[in-house]
Amino acid sequence: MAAALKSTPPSLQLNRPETHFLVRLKPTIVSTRRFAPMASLTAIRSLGIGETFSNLKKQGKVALIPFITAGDPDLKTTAEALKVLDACGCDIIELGVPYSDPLADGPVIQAAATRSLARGTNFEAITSMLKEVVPLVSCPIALFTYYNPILKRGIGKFMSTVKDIGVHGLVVPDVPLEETGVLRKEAVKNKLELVLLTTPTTPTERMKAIVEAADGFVYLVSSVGVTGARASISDRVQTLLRDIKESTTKPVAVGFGISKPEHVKQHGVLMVSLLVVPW
Ligand SMILES: O=P(O)(O)OC[C@@H](O)[C@@H](O)c1c[nH]c2ccccc12
Repeated sequence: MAAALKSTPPSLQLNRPETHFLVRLKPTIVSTRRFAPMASLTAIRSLGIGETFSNLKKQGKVALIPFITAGDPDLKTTAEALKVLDACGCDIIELGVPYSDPLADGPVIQAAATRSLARGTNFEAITSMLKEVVPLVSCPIALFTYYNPILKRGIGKFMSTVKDIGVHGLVVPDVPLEETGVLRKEAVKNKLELVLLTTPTTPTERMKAIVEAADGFVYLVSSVGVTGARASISDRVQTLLRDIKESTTKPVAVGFGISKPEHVKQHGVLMVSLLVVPW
C-alpha cells in the first residue's frame, strides 16, 4: 500500500479548489512496513473533519478521502491499513462498517462486506480495534455505516460509543432527511460530525436542507446507481457542485466511481486515485 500510494502521480494543477474526492481504496501491495509496537508510539491528536478541510482550504489543497471496509481481509490488516493510509498522506479516512444489506454498494464493496462478515467482524470488534488505532492516526476517521446498525444499538448509545473511541465523524448514506434531526442532535452532543449525502436526483430544496443539516462536509454522490468505478463521471457534477456551493460554504466532497485522473481533470481538482479491487 505504501509503495502503491507513494508511486501515485504528483498533485495536479488546481483550477477548481475545494472540491474533494472520496475513492474506494484497497492496497494493491500489502504494506510491508512495520509500525513500532503500539505502546512505543505516542498518541497523535488529530484535527476534526471540518478543521481538516479548513486547513486544506488555507493551503489551496483538496482532500483525498479513501474508503476501506473494516475487517476485510481482517481487522488486524484494517488497523495496519489505517496507519499506512494516514502515513501516506490521506486527509480523512472513511471506514466502512460491513453490513448485510448494503443497498447502495456495488459488487466490489458488497463482496468486501460479505468477506468481512463471514470472518465474524462485528461492531464491537471494530470499536475495540479503533480504540487502539485511532490515537496513532493523525488524520480524522469518518465511520461509514448504514442507518439500521445505528437504530439497532440505539442512536444515543451508538453515538457515545463512537465518540469514546475517538472517531470524528459519521457518513450515513441512507438516513431519511426527515430523521436526520434526532441523529444530528445526538451527533452534536457527542461532538461527532454527521456527513450527509446529496445525489444527482435530489430536488433542489431537499438538497439545500441536506446541506444545511450536514456537518464536516457535504457528500455529493456523482452518479445514480451503486458504488463502483465508472468509465466517466457525468458532466452534471459541475452543475451540482455549483448549486451546492451557491447554498453553502461547507466543503463538498465528490464520491462514487471516482477512479482515474481524468475524472479529476474533468473537474479541475487535485486527487490521487488508487483504484484497486478488494483483497
Ligand atoms: O464508487 P466508489 O469508488 O466505491 O466510492 C464510494 C466510496 O468511496 C464510499 O464513499 C461508499 C461506500 N459505500 C457507499 C454507499 C453509499 C455512498 C457512498 C459509499
